[in-house]
Amino acid sequence: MFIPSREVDAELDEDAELESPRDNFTEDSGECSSYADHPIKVECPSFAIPVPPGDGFKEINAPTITPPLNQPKRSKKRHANLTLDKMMEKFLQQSVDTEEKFYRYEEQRLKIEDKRREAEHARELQMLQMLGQMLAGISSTVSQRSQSIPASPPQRANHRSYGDNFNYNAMTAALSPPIVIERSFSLHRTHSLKDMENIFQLVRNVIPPLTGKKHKGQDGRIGIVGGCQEYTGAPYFAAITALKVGADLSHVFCTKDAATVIKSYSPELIVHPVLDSPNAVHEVEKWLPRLHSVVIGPGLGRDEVLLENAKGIIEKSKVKGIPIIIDADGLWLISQQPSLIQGYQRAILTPNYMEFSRLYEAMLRDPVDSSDHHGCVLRLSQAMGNLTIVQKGERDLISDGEKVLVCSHEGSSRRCGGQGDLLSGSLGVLAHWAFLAGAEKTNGQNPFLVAAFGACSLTRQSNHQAFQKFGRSMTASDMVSEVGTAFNKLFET
Ligand SMILES: NC(=O)C1=CN([C@@H]2O[C@H](COP(=O)(O)OP(=O)(O)OC[C@H]3O[C@@H](n4cnc5c(N)ncnc54)[C@H](OP(=O)(O)O)[C@@H]3O)[C@@H](O)[C@H]2O)[C@@H](O)CC1
Ligand SMILES: Nc1ncnc2c1ncn2[C@@H]1O[C@H](COP(=O)(O)OP(=O)(O)OP(=O)(O)O)[C@@H](O)[C@H]1O
Repeated sequence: MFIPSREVDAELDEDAELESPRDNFTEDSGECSSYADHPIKVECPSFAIPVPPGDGFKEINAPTITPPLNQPKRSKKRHANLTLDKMMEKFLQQSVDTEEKFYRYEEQRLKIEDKRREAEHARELQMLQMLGQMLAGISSTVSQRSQSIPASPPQRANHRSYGDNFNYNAMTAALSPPIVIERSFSLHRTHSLKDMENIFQLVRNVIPPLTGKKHKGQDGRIGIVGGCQEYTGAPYFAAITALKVGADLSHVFCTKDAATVIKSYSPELIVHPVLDSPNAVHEVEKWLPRLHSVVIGPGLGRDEVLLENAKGIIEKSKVKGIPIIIDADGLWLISQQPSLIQGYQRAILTPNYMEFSRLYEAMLRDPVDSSDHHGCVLRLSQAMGNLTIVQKGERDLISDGEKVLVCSHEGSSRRCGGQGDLLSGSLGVLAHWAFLAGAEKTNGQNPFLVAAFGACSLTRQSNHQAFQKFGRSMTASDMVSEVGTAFNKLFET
């Protein structure tokens, strides 16, 4: 698929590290980035190149001939011409020789350079194969362990655990292999179209194929926790978007009075009126083994009881190792109690600017530095224990505390409410797919970063398409109608 450069913009900030052109070549999916990334090195040959006739004439070492004194003028002139011709000829010959020498030298240099590149490429391939074998070995060890080891809560504060390529619903998070992938992203400060296309390709890699062999539910069962008397639209937007992206089933866990309203928007949604019931956590927990990811917060509101129930659901989901997306009022809860999610690397937080500022101040005890957005998102992710943060805005900044990925895919200038709900719903699905696919399919990159980039691009593309049709009257529902075609345009080509 060809995506015009003005439409897509992605970069990874390597935390002030300057990468050499060699890094670019070796780490970025084995492909060279743009020519502009590789300045041409000018090397001089070790011998002198003669200067053309004129200034450098004397340096040619031509024989000096003294003409006899009594010769007629005419013949003297002819003789002088003859000498000059010979000297010219000699000079030209020398020139040709030197030029040939120069090209021979250059040819040799290029051959050596080619060999060096080939060797480097071969090394890379070998390393990739080894990595593939390691991952295959790990997942087979894990499946063997799953039959014998009982479940226990996750302990992985210092480990990257997104590389698990297995059915995490059938197992607990504790069984995940502690895969440590350093410098997982290798895209560059200066980013070429190829880099951007690479990220889109990684998103495509994690999308499960549509086949006749699957049963309902296999492509995703997503839970949305939110929806109260005031806010019924937000959980609906998130849940319906999850379905439109490709999840098979979408559950909404909301308050009793929101349930009928949400249900009436769409017969496709499964709605549980449990969130304000006395045993809300237990009611949701019953469903957790059947859910692939949960989105906590759209339309949750700030009622103390509901926030307390959301807290209980987060804790239960963590124990089961389920990817958790936290948005809207879920982020309010986290800014009050960051330890609730801190260090759980299967969580993705999706703050808008306001929510980001609240979280940042709660965690870093400093106001956001508006001159360093990249640094802020990186620091917040680190402070939260390297979970994935998506700071939404004119450009979405995505970080796992190691890298910052920027999505500035073209959207529109229309900022109606509900767009963030589309993002969190789509992220619910993509996070599940990317996590299931594992680091193998994401080329060793953090699957949650890849999922977040996919969801941001998709939301912005849906916004763009809807705005083309409706302009200022565009609403979140119009965006929902565009999700399918936007998805096809970005990922199904
Ligand atoms: N149809 C529905 O049911 C919908 C329901 N929704 C649900 O509503 C609930 C509350 O969500 P929320 O975003 O309004 O609450 P919160 O974060 O307290 O913001 C409060 C104030 O912060 C500011 N502000 C906000 N964004 C900003 C920004 N980017 N940059 C700068 N400032 C920004 C702004 O302040 P103001 O401009 O008014 O001064 C705003 O008024 C939540 O559950 C959500 O899911 C929505 O999903 C929409 C569709
Ligand atoms: N200025 C902007 N230009 C382009 N896209 C934007 C801009 N601001 C936000 N977006 C996009 O809109 C989507 C939602 O972001 P937004 O900041 O509206 O979230 P939110 O406030 O949480 O939404 P909600 O109304 O659902 O609560 C994101 O995908 C983001 O990329």
